[in-house]
Amino acid sequence: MNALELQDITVTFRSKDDPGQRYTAVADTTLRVGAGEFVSVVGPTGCGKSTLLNIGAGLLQASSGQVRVFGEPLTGINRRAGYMFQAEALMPWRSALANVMVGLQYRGVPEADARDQARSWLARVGLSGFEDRYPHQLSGGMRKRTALAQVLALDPDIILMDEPFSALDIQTRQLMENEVLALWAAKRKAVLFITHDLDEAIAMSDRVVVLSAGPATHPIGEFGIDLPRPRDVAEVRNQPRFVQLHADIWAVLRDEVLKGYAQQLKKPVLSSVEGAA
Ligand SMILES: Nc1ncnc2c1ncn2[C@@H]1O[C@H](COP(=O)(O)OP(=O)(O)OP(=O)(O)O)[C@@H](O)[C@H]1O
Repeated sequence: MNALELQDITVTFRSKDDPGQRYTAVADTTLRVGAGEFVSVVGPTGCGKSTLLNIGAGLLQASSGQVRVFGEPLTGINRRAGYMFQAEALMPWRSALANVMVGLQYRGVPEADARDQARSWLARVGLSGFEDRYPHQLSGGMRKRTALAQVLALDPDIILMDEPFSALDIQTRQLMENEVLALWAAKRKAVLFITHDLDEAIAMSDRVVVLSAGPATHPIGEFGIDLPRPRDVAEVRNQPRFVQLHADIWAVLRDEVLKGYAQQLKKPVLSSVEGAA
């Protein structure tokens, strides 16, 4: 069973000021994430990775194509998914505990229960004792842990992650990646993970999908990652099979990365954009 299925998705943005000016970011893309599967999407900068994630989240409507969530057509927001974005999503005026509680309260969980669950999720991401700290009193890694607890507390069936650790230093990043893998192994949710870091994609995933450079981005390669689990993201990089997979995927990705840079320079600037056409 597919947890998330994006079928024949095309996304065209148009300018508000000049509706004739259009940019097709994604074209005819089909992408599936099985229940319990960890899938990463890699591609050159600006190719359309976040656009695809936003489609899966129901935050953006495709110009054409279909999204299915556990077999059902998606209309509106994907309520079976939790999201973790690159940008900080914590509320600065709420403590770590209150930040983790907020989604639960919104769902109608009674205050005392929400507090207990939030406390236990903070403990699971290594933040016992930091419940009362405000985001500005936490390190970047701790804020990411809090955001992770916030997502996991809602127990989503699908987790959508858009370069969640790209702002972290390499050691903290690897710690967080290992923590995500351990939590994922325990619960086996479907994960769609967006990254431009091929090492991270291989180390974490069951499958890596490579996107072409834009415009009209589409998948150009798909690689099953047959490295044994559990994995330590730092150590797995030394395995010969990792090195082989990296070489195979990079052979497909390299030209797209170069095209992606060239495209970024040429692309028309759509200053005020209405959204998908
Ligand atoms: N609302 C929008 N209006 C106009 N163009 C957009 C909009 N959102 C995205 N784009 C364009 O669509 C393309 C894909 O953007 P997207 O953010 O999905 O790429 P990405 O692969 O996630 O980028 P990065 O690697 O830099 O995070 C880009 O060229 C971007 O400029």
